[in-house]
Amino acid sequence: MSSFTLRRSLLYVPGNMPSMLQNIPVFAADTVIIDLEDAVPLGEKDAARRLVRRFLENYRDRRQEVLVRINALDTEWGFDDLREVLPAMPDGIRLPKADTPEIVERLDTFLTEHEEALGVEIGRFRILPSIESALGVINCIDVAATSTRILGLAFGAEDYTASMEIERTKSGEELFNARSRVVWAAKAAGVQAIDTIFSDVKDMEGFRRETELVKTLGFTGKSLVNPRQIEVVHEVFAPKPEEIDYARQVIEAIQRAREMGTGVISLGGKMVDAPVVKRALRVIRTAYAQGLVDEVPGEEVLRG
Ligand SMILES: CC(=O)SCCNC(=O)CCNC(=O)[C@H](O)C(C)(C)COP(=O)(O)OP(=O)(O)OC[C@H]1O[C@@H](n2cnc3c(N)ncnc32)[C@H](O)[C@@H]1OP(=O)(O)O
Ligand SMILES: O=C([O-])CC(=O)C(=O)O
Ligand SMILES: [Mg+2]
Repeated sequence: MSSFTLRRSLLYVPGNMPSMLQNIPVFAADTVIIDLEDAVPLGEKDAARRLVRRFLENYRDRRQEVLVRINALDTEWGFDDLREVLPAMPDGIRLPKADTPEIVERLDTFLTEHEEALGVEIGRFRILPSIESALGVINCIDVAATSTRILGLAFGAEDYTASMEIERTKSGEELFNARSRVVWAAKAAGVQAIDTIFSDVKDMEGFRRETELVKTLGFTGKSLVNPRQIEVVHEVFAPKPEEIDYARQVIEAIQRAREMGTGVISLGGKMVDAPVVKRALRVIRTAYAQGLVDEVPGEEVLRG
């Protein structure tokens, strides 16, 4: 089962905007992604990375996880971004255009060298690769398994639709197969699945619908462009009281069944067996991580 470090909301903050950076400590996002890539105009790349380094140095006592989205490694800025920001100790790097496992391996090697030079634990800097092209979608299963630093796979629909030469719609039919593959790759590798941004920051209903949709597909978090979107994501990813209640009933029912010497029992006319118990346990663990329940049953409920 994948890790329960909460990453429901991952808010992008442009790395060239001091007024936006200074508000980071007040945002309730689980993760902040300071952007040096597409939010920063070409002429400001050098100034932005210096600004981000200064910001990180002054924000050592952090309220949330902080990642830096560097420029792609095949651009003239990617490695300079890393050299500048790593000494200021971000929690990790969001790697755009992670189209092949080789690109992620290059980053992994570079991070190891810097950890040795900085005298910090190997593996300290995590990686969140962005799957945002046709090639990336094809390779995402291998990308997810590249490095133990990988904390999840993030889907990027803006670049993905550009690479597919299609338009992005609000209903998102054109994204369904790519999203599915990204989620499969993430689940198979036991890492988190993070959905893409929703750019119409005024359309809160559309945003909520999209978040509900991706939750049903298996995503556990979403990249965001506006602080208003944080609360909606947290609401959607919170298990509902009735789901928690039902999950508890399932666990009680299976414990009764085990006492009776069977692995299957009926609850309200529906069969409860091992996969139902697994799902119930996930609901309770998610609720626990979000402070909605006080205790989690142990692994033994999964054993017959
Ligand atoms: C496809 C991609 O790669 S997406 C990733 C890269 N893009 C980004 O990082 C963009 C981040 N988001 C933004 O810049 C903005 O939210 C926009 C352009 C999308 C919308 O801008 P606006 O309509 O002006 O936003 P809005 O009116 O909600 O802003 C309200 C306040 O929140 C601030 N704010 C808005 N978005 C952010 C953000 N992402 N981070 C920090 N502060 C923000 C604004 O500065 C403003 O502050 P103020 O009241 O002190 O002036
Ligand atoms: O991470 C995201 O969703 C934003 C992005 O780069 C994209 O969609 O191309
Ligand atoms: Mg992109």
